[in-house]
Amino acid sequence: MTISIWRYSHLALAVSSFVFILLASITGIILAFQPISEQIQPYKVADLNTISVAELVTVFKDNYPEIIDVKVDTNDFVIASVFTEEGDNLEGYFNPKTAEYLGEEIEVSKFFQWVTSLHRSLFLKGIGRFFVGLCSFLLFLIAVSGSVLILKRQRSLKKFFSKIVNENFNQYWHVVLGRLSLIPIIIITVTGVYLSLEKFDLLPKAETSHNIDFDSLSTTPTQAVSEFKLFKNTPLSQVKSLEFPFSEDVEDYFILKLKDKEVIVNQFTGAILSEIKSPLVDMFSGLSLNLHTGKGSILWSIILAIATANILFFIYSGFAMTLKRRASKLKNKYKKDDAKYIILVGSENGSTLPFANAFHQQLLKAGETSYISELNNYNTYKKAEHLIIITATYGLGEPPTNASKFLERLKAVQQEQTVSYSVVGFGSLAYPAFCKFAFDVDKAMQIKYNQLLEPFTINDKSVEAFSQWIQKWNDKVGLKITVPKDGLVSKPKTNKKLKIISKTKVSENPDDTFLITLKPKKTYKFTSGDLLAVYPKNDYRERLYSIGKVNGNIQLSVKYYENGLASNYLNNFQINNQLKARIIQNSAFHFPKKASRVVLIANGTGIAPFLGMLHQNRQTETHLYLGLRTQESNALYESQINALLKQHKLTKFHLILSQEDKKRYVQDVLFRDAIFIAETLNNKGIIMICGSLAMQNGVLNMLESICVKYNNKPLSYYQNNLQIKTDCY
Ligand SMILES: Cc1cc2nc3c(=O)[nH]c(=O)nc-3n(C[C@H](O)[C@H](O)[C@H](O)COP(=O)(O)O)c2cc1C
Repeated sequence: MTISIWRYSHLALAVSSFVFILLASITGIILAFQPISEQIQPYKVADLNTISVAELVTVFKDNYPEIIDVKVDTNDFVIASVFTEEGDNLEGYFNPKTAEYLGEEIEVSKFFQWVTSLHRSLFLKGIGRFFVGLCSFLLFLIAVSGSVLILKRQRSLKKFFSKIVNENFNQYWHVVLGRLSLIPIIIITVTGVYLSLEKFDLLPKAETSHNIDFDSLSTTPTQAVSEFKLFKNTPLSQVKSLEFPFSEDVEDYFILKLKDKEVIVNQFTGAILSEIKSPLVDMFSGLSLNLHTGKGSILWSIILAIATANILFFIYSGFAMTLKRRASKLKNKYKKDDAKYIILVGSENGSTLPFANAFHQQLLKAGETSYISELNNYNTYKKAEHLIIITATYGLGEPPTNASKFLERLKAVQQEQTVSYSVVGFGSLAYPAFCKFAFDVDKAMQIKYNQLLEPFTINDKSVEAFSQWIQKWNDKVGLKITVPKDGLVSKPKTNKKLKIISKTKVSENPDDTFLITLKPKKTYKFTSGDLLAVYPKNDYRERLYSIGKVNGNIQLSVKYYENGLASNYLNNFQINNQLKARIIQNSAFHFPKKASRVVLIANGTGIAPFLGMLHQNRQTETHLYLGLRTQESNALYESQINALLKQHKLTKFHLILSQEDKKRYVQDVLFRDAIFIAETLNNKGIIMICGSLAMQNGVLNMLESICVKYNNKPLSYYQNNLQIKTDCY
């Protein structure tokens, strides 16, 4: 079953019952405070586990000539009805140890009575009760369908409670709070349904009546009540009520109601005259009432109040997400067969649609014929020249729901004319399969159509990256499309405060590169290979730097450009200044926890994450190939690298200089060490590449030929095994 069926069910249930659920939740939160208000009264004076029925009866008999009954309520307050020596009837709370009268029984306030009535029946009596019961059941189904959605999102039962990436406030908290309140909500709803069934007499009735042999009743051997075995062995915590004999006639007896049974006891001998187990239905009724209302436990009442308040948040965040998904409707001016540009979108939660739509609108504005649709609607387009596929990735590299059939349709539907295509992947580096579906689409498209541009990836809805892609695309097709930022931009989430603790001078390095070290103000969770996002103008313009974690600090290597927005921004900081930025987890580019050997390949500033990884390295055999321009370029890193070699955190270092004597590039040295590289991959070692895209391409080509020549396998074999990790720009 697809995720959308569950999502539509979840939504349909929520829409159909939301008014009732809203009312029931608000009143439920208020009612959770009723048991709390009772529990804080000072009538619980002793631990009922430590007092026996015999002790209670003895002390009451010593103090009062006549006792009608004694009850223990859900708050563990002892309530009794007695007559005093003066003939006055005393009813209310008593101290079970001393039989001292403590006060009158609390009456539920008019306000709570009113709210209870609204909660139970909406003041509509039977019909209201029916609707409330039905909504309780619907809420149960909403909780179940919600759990299935979380399961689908997390991919397995084992991961049900594992970490959620916080990409969007409503979505994140909907899932996180949903998981936390799942069990209380299931309990609230199941007990709510049970109580409704009970009110409508729909539960099986267990008829119970005692069968006492009155003829054989005897007053001997007489025992003092304090010596009755049952009374001595039963603590008050087990008792619901004890009715005293009406008179001293042997046919009158004690009726002791316990949590699980009712016992008739001879008032003279203590003999058990009859015993009936409480029917399960009654036990469940009591349990349901306590669990549903929180009676008797302040902690459970608070949990119920919080879980019910969460329901209000689910209503809000659920509708907000739905509105967002639906906000960006795809509208067309031209028919599919009349357009030159076809934009196909894959989106699960709707955030990719505004990007695709903005691009579509700008094409129309530029006088071009453009058609936009979902990937699943892929079809023939008679006049199409360019297909633009803009798609998110979900799960472990899977398509969003509206793109799930695309790859199948692509096989079946063939464009008759020649078309070119470009793929833009929207994804998040926080997931290991970054933009994987976009790459899969590109691969499948390559077989049939002409690739105009390499697949372009966009992390975390970066408007800046999208603009860069449009620029590249413009250059290829000869257009001048620009996309207005408003509507696409959300405020940068610069939630990490960092203090600049050291910075080298640009002028001291022949390549205008500087090292900057930032100390986190608090203990933030990050590691080498993660990304630091800085916002030089505090707007949509975002620059990402690969982080090296060195002694708990962030070390970046930055190339300075005279007109470079971010490099100027970082270079202008003084020691002790504070920088606000964002840390993006980049789990696909972390140093392997376990590997037979690691080969790190970098050029220029791409060394930064590797320096951090080497500092963090415990005992993995690690080889570093670093491409720089001149020997002097290495002065920036030399002392750290020497220290790492000395500490055996780095096994071997290869410095490759492109501007000196042999003028070599990294791939040239990889060619020299081909057997070593092939062996590394063959033995399940890992190769990590960081630096310029040009270097990456050169290195990947070299690796491809090494793999084929020495290992008889294509590079893709090792890429699929996740043995090649790249982070290039
Ligand atoms: C449950 C979930 C799973 C995701 N899985 C991946 C993934 O495997 N790879 C990836 O690059 N992005 C992944 N993402 C990130 C989305 O692709 C990214 O946020 C995208 O911009 C969402 O676009 P949409 O709102 O149009 O669906 C995932 C997001 C969520 C919420």
